[in-house]
Amino acid sequence: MLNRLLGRWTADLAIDLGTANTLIGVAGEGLVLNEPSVVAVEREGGRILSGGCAVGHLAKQMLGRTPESISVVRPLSDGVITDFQLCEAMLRYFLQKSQRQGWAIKPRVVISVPGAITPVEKRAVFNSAHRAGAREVFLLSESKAAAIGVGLPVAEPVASMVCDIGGGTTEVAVMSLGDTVAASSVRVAGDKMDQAVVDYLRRNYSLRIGLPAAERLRIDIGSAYPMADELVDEVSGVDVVSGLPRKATVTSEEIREALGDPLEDIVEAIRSTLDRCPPDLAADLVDNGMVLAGGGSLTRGLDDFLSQRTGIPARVATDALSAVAKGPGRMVGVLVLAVVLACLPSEIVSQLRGAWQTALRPSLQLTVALQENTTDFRNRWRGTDALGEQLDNAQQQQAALEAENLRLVNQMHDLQQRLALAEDGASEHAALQPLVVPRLVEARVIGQQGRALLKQLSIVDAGRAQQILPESFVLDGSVDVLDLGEDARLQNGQLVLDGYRVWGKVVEVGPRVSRTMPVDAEDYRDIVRIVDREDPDREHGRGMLEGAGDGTCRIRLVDITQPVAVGDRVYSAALDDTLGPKLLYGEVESVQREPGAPHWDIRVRPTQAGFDSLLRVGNVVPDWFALVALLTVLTIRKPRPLAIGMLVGLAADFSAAGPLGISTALLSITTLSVTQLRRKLHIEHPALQVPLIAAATTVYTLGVMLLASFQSVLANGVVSIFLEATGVGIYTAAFALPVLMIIAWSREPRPLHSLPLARP
Ligand SMILES: Nc1ncnc2c1ncn2[C@@H]1O[C@H](COP(=O)(O)OP(=O)(O)OP(=O)(O)O)[C@@H](O)[C@H]1O
Repeated sequence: MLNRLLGRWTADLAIDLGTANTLIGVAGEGLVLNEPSVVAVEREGGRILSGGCAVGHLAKQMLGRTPESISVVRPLSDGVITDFQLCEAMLRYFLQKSQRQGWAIKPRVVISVPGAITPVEKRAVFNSAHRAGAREVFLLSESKAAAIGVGLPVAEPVASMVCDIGGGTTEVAVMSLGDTVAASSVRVAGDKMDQAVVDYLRRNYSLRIGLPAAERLRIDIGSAYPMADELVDEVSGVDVVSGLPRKATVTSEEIREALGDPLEDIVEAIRSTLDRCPPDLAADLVDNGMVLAGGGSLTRGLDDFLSQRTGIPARVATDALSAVAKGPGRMVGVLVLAVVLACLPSEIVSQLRGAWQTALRPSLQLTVALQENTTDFRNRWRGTDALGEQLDNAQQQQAALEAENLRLVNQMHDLQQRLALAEDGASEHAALQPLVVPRLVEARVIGQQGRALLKQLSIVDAGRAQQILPESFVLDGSVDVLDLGEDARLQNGQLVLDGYRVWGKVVEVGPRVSRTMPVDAEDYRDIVRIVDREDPDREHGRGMLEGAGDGTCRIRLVDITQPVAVGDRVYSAALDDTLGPKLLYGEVESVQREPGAPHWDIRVRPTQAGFDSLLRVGNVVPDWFALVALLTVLTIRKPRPLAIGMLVGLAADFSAAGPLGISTALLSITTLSVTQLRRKLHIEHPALQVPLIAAATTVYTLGVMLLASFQSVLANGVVSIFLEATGVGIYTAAFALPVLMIIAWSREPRPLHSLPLARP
């Protein structure tokens, strides 16, 4: 219902995010964009040229003609994303370009992906599309999209075969009853053919040419099968020996010879797909043939070549280049499923209905559930033995129970934490109190004799000069010993923090000292929350963090339906946002999944110094709301707008918790006071301005320090107040002084006698 309503202001898009070209189709409108998947960027800084518009056709025009400082990049290679940021920027640009006026809401998109990509690569596509501005993202295999796009009767109980030869990958699939029966995906297609032409010319003509020139030559005269009239073309390059530019005349027979290896790889992919196809369906293919799609299929004589080599008649689809984008376009609205449902027996229909209902749910669940359901019903259809089926069901149930168990464990842990904090009000802040790593005095041993003496008499070479007293402790100098213990009310399990970063935890508390364990130690365990790297309010599941003993950690028990991605932040689950600050463990470094495993295998890089984007204090996050308020305050002089500025600043602080919000509010108050004071006291003499500004800055700085301290007490216990308040104070003083100076000097108060008199 919601989607139907949203549909009035939004659109359903089908995207063929290809290695060479990106195509976008809009449901009900057809193809709206067809551009090369290329971006032109500055080598230093990585900014996209032409104000972010050097993408697609514009960038491709620059290919091979750029100076040293500029590079033209393809964010995808072999069908998968190799540069996430550029891919995201490119997708965002294409989505904006293909949106028509009036779409107020982000679109839903179906994206085709190669059949052989890993779950992590799929996740990358999924996340890039989300970040580029898609409301919901569904993934569909390229071969399935191509089969639907070229109009094959995929829903019927006969075999249909498609071979999609793109720029980076070739996808071969045999489909029947709406699903893939056998498929192969190889990373050999147009790009590998271009490379083969480059290699051929280098080998046989000692001529070095670029990939764009090789592509032109291949398209102009390349062929896969002998032609009635062979072609000839000239190509320019650089002589490998002399290094000088020269030309060579090349024939289509030679290009055919050069394309030999990649074409053989494609034949091999088709053969291996046919091998895995049940005999009855393979027999269908002899009659129905296979359809070639994708730009690579436009190679002259490829249909004849593949027919001869595979024994299956091949024909090139009429819209070979746009078939993949049209496929999901036809999927949008789930027309295909409707057709499938109409053709299938009721047992299968009920299976598909389950899959369809799942498909209505957003995100990765679509892909996972559709795969599971279709595999399941295919097995039944073919009469797979009942024992295997029961095993599958049992495994699914086990996975569901494990997930439920983990959820309950997490919930219990959370509740225990809250209970502990609630019971001991006094220790509420102590639990958050960052512990200070002791500054130990280093003791050196001097010479052989001295060493023996020291050992014998337990003497250290430090004394009163280092403020050592008779009661002082002699500690193991390693970092995992703290000079605080029961005397400081430390408890086992308390986190040791460096600011808001988790360094480790207390594992053994003595009367005056404690032992700690760093997060990467093998025995380290904690329940953690994984949070989207860009949207801190989006949680990507919870799991058990364990130290790996090699400087990293891993997280177990996170369900594979959770959209965890590289770069996501990992926080301790011990505290909720409502109870205090987020305590950071680190960043997700890799996400993998063992075949058939119900959980992700996640690697975490523990946080290090320099991770300051997550620190709260002293870190100025540009908060546009507050910035606008601040600019308003700076450009007006009347008391009422200043008071409004103050309120807006406060609201900004509440909404975004940015230090700029507090600053805006306090600056408004201070400016207001200065303006009023100057009016009342007639302070116009320049000599009086200086003490006034100094006083205002001090008041303002103290105010911010007071607020920061208050926030800090609430969030972080008492130890760090001083540090935080000082940091905030320095920052705000530096910020306020020039602003107040500008205000004081640029705006002279109007003398009282010049104010307009009230009319009687
Ligand atoms: N007329 C033609 N003859 C031969 N090859 C062609 C022709 N036109 C385009 N190509 C090739 O088709 C390839 C691009 O095809 P397509 O747009 O289907 O790929 P893609 O979808 O971007 O790649 P992939 O599906 O592998 O990610 C390029 O390698 C290009 O050289």
